[in-house]
Amino acid sequence: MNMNPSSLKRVSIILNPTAGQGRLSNQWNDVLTELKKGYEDVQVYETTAPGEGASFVKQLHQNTDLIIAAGGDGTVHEIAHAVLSIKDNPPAFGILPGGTCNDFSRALGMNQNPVKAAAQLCEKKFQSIDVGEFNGHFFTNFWGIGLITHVSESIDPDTKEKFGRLSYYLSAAKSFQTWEPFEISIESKEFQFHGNAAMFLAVNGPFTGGIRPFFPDTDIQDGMLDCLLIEEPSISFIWDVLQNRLSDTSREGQGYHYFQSSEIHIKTAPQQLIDCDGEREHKTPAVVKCLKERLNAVIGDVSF
Ligand SMILES: Nc1ncnc2c1ncn2[C@@H]1O[C@H](COP(=O)(O)OP(=O)(O)OP(=O)(O)O)[C@@H](O)[C@H]1O
Repeated sequence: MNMNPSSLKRVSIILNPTAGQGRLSNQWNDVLTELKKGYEDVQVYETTAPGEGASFVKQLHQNTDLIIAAGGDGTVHEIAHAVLSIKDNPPAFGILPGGTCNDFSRALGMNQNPVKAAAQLCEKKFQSIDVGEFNGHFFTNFWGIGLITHVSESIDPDTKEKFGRLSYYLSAAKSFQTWEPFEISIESKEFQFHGNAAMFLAVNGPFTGGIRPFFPDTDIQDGMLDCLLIEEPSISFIWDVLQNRLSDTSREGQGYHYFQSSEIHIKTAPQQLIDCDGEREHKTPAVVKCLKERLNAVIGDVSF
């Protein structure tokens, strides 16, 4: 989408002050000073509870040109979902990273230093990017069932506070020892499968838990989700991941399958809890789709 950057004057920042143990608060004055160099009118709305960010978007979207989600991946999911739900003339979307992993801000090339990210937002580089959708709900970064939900559910808040991103890997190691298979049916133009699995992931952005090796080749403008089905988590799978092998050249390995698709129909037995950008509210079955270039976002220029 082409947007005239000079027409962008009114900015609304929706700030989750609790994200990343208040990481953004320490540098907030500098962040605002930086943003005011690029935008005439900068308003800040602080949330006091989950869900309030989405309410702010509903109230203010007609009077703002750009909505910035300031916080971690949960905040980004909530605000992006609310912006994507606006049918007529939605404002543009941007991110000030303030959480632990900030996966989608990395996908957009945003600097992880919030003051430098504010400077990037002032450069007003826009791109229409893909988002995911399932059963009428939007997601920006990933959709998953199986092992991934156990990993995020069993992260201990104290460990997360002390070790940050490392807590995801500690939890993953624990979940790898206790996983349970479920029956899955996958139907798509590119790939079909019926059998037992440990995990299914469909991603838009390349980062999961702050690291890239699962999906090194994803593109947030190709109209495709990158999908990984793990039948059984094996040492050889982990080895392939660590060596960045899940790329164009190696799409099948021992116990896993990798494919790209724009629409995937998924049924499971028993029903599985869905983890979508870290939110866990819905269950299978689901039709997961990629909506090509659906969100007008400010992007940065950092390659991770
Ligand atoms: N003022 C608030 N108090 C408590 N929770 C809030 C508040 N504002 C927003 N939330 C909710 O907090 C949840 C977590 O936010 P977020 O993911 O941004 O932070 P985080 O968990 O610290 O970061 P990360 O996910 O990167 O570790 C979101 O689902 C959001 O809706």
